[in-house]
Amino acid sequence: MKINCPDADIEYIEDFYSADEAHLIFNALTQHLVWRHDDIKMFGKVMKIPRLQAWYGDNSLRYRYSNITLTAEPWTAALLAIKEKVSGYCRHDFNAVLANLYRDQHDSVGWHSDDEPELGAMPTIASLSFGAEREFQLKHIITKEKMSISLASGSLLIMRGKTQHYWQHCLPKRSKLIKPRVNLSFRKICNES
Ligand SMILES: O=C(O)CCC(=O)C(=O)O
Ligand SMILES: [Fe+2]
Repeated sequence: MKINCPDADIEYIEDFYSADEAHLIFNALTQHLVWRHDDIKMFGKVMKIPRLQAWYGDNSLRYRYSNITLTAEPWTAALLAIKEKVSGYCRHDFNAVLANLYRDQHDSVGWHSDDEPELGAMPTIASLSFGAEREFQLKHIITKEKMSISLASGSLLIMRGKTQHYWQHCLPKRSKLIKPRVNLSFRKICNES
């Protein structure tokens, strides 16, 4: 379904994968991806990113994110199969995926837009969720309007068009216990750097 959100093009498919499929994929991804725990520099201080990450894609694509550069690991069979299903639905080609593992309620991602130059002007970002349900928040950068979507296991969230121009998003920390969640966001990197 389309999310009714001004200056944005957001679609949410709750049951892109069945609960059983999502459970199997969650186990495969947590066990087999090459998870890394990088540092970021924030306000002059070096800190651990509050989640684990992995970066996969076509021939060693590099991706700059905050002050770190990730070099893509070669596609696994599981990720390629997911990419094909997502590409087919979105009618869009992706050449890389950023994986996030939120170990519990303390892990998060802060407010940002997926607006790195290598994503191009109007990127299509296809974001899948596996494992625990987490709240995804959106904030309009001019009007400050807020939206939130609870991302179910097996769901697909697609952000297109001008969404990244006008909206930031985040996945906040929570106080109550939350089990692990894996997020895959498929992207198309335009200019190799
Ligand atoms: O985990 C999510 O749903 C969001 C992740 C995200 O926004 C990102 O990696 O850019
Ligand atoms: Fe993002």
